Amino acid sequence: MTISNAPLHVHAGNGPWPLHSAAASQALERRALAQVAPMTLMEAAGLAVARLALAIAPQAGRVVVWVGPGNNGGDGLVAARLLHGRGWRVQVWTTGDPAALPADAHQAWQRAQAAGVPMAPVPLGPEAQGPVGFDCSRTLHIDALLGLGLRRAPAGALAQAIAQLQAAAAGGAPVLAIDLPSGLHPDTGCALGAADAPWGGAVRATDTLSLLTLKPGLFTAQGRDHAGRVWLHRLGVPAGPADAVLSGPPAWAARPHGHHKGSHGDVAVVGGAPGMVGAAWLAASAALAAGAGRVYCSPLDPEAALLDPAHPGLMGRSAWWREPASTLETATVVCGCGGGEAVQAALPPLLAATPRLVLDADALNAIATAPALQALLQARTSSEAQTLLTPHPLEAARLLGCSTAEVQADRVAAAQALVARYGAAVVLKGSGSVIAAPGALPHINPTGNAALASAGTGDVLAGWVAGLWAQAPGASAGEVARQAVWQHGRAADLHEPAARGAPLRAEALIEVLALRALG
Ligand SMILES: NC(=O)C1=CN([C@@H]2O[C@H](COP(=O)(O)OP(=O)(O)OC[C@H]3O[C@@H](n4cnc5c(N)ncnc54)[C@H](OP(=O)(O)O)[C@@H]3O)[C@@H](O)[C@H]2O)[C@@H](O)CC1
Ligand SMILES: [K+]
Repeated sequence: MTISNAPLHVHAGNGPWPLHSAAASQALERRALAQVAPMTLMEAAGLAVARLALAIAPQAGRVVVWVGPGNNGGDGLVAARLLHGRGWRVQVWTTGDPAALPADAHQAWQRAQAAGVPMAPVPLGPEAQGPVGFDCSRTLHIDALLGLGLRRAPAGALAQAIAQLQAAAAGGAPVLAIDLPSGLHPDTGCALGAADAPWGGAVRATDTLSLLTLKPGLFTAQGRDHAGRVWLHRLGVPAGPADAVLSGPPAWAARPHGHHKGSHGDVAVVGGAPGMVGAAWLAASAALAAGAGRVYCSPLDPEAALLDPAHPGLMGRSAWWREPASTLETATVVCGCGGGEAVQAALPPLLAATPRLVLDADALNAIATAPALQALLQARTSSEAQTLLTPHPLEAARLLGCSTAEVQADRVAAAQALVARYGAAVVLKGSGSVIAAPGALPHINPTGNAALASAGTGDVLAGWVAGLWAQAPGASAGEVARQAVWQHGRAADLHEPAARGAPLRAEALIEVLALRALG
């Protein structure tokens, strides 16, 4: 059979992309299967896999296909047969009894057997040490162990096969995962393997070909570490309504010639308790780089200087939150940023009066422990005021009254729970930041890398988002957050030393952002 289109390469620069949960993907699969003859979709899936295998490893000529107990394995068996037909040396390892495969997968097994594809149960025990198969790092490995049907931690032959695939990847072999890296939860991006298993007991692929739909788990939590490059083949099946969105690149707004600094809004940063004043100046500096017209920095340390010699364009203000309401009611405000406990005094007037408020770090910690502040935050929903919370997982856990592990176990759900509880938009930071907002689909951000795990980068994000928001006061908190988070991560992706494990210093991050060459 033929399928008309090549898989789509899904990356940070060509979104937005709709994401579908496991339940929605399975419902779509059931509807599609009901409309075509048996094996039609599986043959299409296997062909898409074989074609991508030829594209990503054209010189390999050798492939080991790891086949699990379900239809994911069936896709792999079709690909194995097609590659065998192309003259590749193929070895199929099965992890279960082929007779127990579901109907389509069993037929795929029979067709592979009839075609003379070498197939055998995966070796277990001592002989399974080291990559099983052709002794060559250029051998392609196809992971067809588990897909959407993952239910629990892989054990036994499946766990052994996953370990073999991890060893192959560590040895430099390309690994193409079908639909999902086996062991990765499609919705949460959590590796479901045994707690002591390397990499959470899930396959680490160099490429993943997602079938029919893109699953959220490919892009958040551990997903990005496991999926590698992500490809999508819809198999000719139109997708239904999305459950979430992978953010795409935002457009830069041009600056009209006739504008002056007063046209670009004011930002005030309140933060910087004793010993942490730099955090507030960093956020203020990022707001200025984002293009805000005037930026005030109000350190909570009463001894702090009101001028940062490195940034003479910023204006220091003592206790800015005590300004008249008419001033508070016009600015975009960032509160947190190294605020320590001193931030508690500043929060009530800011929560009561500011129309656009970004709450970060210690401001979130203060709110988590003070019901009166929570009430003020929730009360903002009854006015036009908008709030953006930018927690990392620990801060999110404090706000939700749960553990960090519970937040990370389902990051999208945790971000949505924060929205429901506080009525604010939320950026849940971490790998695959989640942006959730009232009345909007949750978004997962595709940019950024571990170079952002350095001091002050969170302050930069808070300042950057406020700087953008000041210039677009009519934008929703969610819109401006999606834009800012994408750009902040993209700046890190362009930081070449990150590929060698180097962190991106907060000051350097601001300079990259300021150049706006984020593409
Ligand atoms: N049908 C088609 O034509 C098409 C299908 N497609 C493909 O099918 C995939 C979905 O197939 P699937 O639903 O059969 O699920 P799959 O992931 O293969 O595994 C389920 C099996 O694994 C088992 N199992 C689960 N966890 C386990 C564990 N930890 N340890 C041990 N066993 C475990 C589970 O057992 P059970 O939980 O039922 O006891 C069941 O036997 C999808 O990802 C895509 O690749 C698409 O290409 C479109 C065309
Ligand atoms: K798989």
